[in-house]
Amino acid sequence: MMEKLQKAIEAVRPLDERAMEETRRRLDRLTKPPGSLGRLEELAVQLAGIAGTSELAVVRKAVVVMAGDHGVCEEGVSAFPQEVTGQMVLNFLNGGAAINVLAGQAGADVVCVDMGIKAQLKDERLISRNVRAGTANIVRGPAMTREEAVRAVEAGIGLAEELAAQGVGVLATGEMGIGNTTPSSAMLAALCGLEPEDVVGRGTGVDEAGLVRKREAVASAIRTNRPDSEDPLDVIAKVGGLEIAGLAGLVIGAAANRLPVVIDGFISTVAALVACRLVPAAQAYLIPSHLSEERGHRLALGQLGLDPLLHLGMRLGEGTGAALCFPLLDAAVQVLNKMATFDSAGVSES
Ligand SMILES: Cc1cc2ncn([C@H]3O[C@H](COP(=O)(O)O)[C@@H](O)[C@H]3O)c2cc1C
Ligand SMILES: O=C(O)c1cccnc1
Repeated sequence: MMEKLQKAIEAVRPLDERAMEETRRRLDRLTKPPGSLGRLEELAVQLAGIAGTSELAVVRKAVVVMAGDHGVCEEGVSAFPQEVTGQMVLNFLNGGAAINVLAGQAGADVVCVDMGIKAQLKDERLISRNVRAGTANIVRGPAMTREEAVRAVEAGIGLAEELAAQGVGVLATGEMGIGNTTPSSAMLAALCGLEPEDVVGRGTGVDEAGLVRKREAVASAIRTNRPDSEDPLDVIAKVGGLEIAGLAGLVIGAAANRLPVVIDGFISTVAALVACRLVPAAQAYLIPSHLSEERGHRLALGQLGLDPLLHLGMRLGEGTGAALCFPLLDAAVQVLNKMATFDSAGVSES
C-alpha cells in the first residue's frame, strides 16, 4: 500500500527556472511596458516553468468533477438533502449543470468521477472510483479508514496520470458532495489549528441555526477524532471526504506529471492544501481561480500563498470558478506567441 502515492510524491519536481527566465525575457521584448499585462505575464512564466520550455501551446483542458457523499449530513449541516449529490452527478452527465455550461464556454471536457456516492449509478460516462458508499458521520467517529483515504488519494493520482497520457494539458478541480463544506472546514481547522468560527461558512445557504450546527459539528468532529495536524492522511481519514481526498490526489498527480492544475473554490482549495502538506513542491503547479464567497476560502488560499485571479462573488463549486480561468491561460500563451516585439514592429523602447 501507498506505493503509488510515494512514487508520485517523489516525482514532483520544482519548476524549470531557465524556462521561466527565458519567458520573462521574451515578455519584456513584446510591445508593451514591462509587466503591464500583470497576472497574465505571471501565468505565462508559471506555465513555462511547469512545461519546462518557453515554447508554449494552447492545450486540451479538463475539469475533473469528483463526487462523494457525507455521513455528517445527518447533523443538518446543508440546506439541501443528501440525495442531491447523485442527482447532480446525473445532471453533469446529461450536460445540464453550471459546470457543463462554463466548461463548454472554455472548450474544456468535464470528467465526472464517482469517488464514493451512495446512489448506485450505472452509466458508462461516469468514471467509477467508488471507495465506499459515502463517509461515516465525522461527529461520531472517523470519516473513513486510513487505507480508504490512501485509496481515494491514489485514485486521484491515477486519474491525473491517465488524463496526461490522453494528451490533456491542464486540469481543473471540481467537486460535488452535499455537506462537503463541513468536512472541508474541519480539515482546514485541523491542518492549521484554526477555530470553527473562522472556517465555517454557509455552504449552500444554511440559515443562522444551520451555521451554529455546522460550527458545532466541526468542533465535535475534531474533539472526537483528534486528527493529527502533522499527518495529512490522518486528517483526511478522520475528518475528510472521499471526493476531497480524490482531489488531493489529482493535485499531486498533476504536479507529478508536470501539468498545471486550476483550483476552484473552498473545497478544492482545502484539497490542494492537504496535497501540499503531503508534497510541498506541488504548490508551484497550482493556479488559483477565484475567491469564493464561502467563509474560510480566503484563509485557505492564504495558507497556500495563493492570490485568486477572479472575484465574482461565486459560491458554487463543481469547478465553475476554475473553468472560467481557462481562457486566461490561453490568453497568456497567445500573448507570448503572437505579440510583436519592439524590434519586429519598429516600436521605440524607453
Ligand atoms: C443543486 C446543487 C448544485 C451544486 N453544485 C455544487 N454544489 C456545492 O454545494 C455543496 C456544498 O455545500 P453544503 O456543504 O452546504 O452542502 C457541494 O455539493 C458543492 O459542490 C451544489 C449544491 C446544490 C444544492
Ligand atoms: O467555494 C466553494 O467551492 C463552494 C462554496 C459553497 C458551496 N459549495 C462550494
